[in-house]
Amino acid sequence: MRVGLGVDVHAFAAAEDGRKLVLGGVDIPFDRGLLGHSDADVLAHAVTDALLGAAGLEDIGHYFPDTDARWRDADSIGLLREVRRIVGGSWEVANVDAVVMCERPKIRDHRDAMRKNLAGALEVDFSRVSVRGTTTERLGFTGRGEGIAAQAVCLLQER
Ligand SMILES: Nc1ccn([C@@H]2O[C@H](COP(=O)(O)O)[C@@H](O)[C@H]2O)c(=O)n1
Ligand SMILES: C[C@@]1(CO)OP(=O)(O)OP(=O)(O)OC[C@H]1O
Repeated sequence: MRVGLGVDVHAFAAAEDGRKLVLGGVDIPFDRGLLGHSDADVLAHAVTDALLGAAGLEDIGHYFPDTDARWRDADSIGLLREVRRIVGGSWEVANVDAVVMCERPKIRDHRDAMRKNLAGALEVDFSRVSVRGTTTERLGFTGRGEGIAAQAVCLLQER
């Protein structure tokens, strides 16, 4: 068995930038999206780095550099699916647990849709993926509504 940890942070764009807010592959109705070269799906990125860490591979920026136009506005669930392929079939995802930190939006309204998207990319049953939201009690950059942070752990077991 091997465990990996992924952490990611993205800043909110200005409302007039018209960026969509995408978390765990879910388009969330919200007044602002996150800044990024890709779709800035901070949750998918944390899960991707947790999977890569568990597998002892390079990080997300190695496989999908933000200097490469191919990844502009990329669907990060698609990138996670690609990383699952890179990790290979000798490793099975035992479980993933992820936390999204923001005051708003409420994650619990969307968590099952996020779990479904993440589990699909990871080729595991929905029950193996957990997602939760928490505020930081208005403290720090997440508390001020400047951005969203996500952390994830991934456990891999040999088939
Ligand atoms: N972005 C968020 C923040 C919180 N939640 C839900 O609210 C509960 C209480 O959060 P606290 O930070 O006040 O402890 C939390 O357990 C979540 O159920 C959320 O969904 N999305
Ligand atoms: C997937 C990538 C591709 O540019 O997305 P970004 O939106 O740049 O997000 P970040 O989490 O800063 O780095 C990961 C990148 O590899």
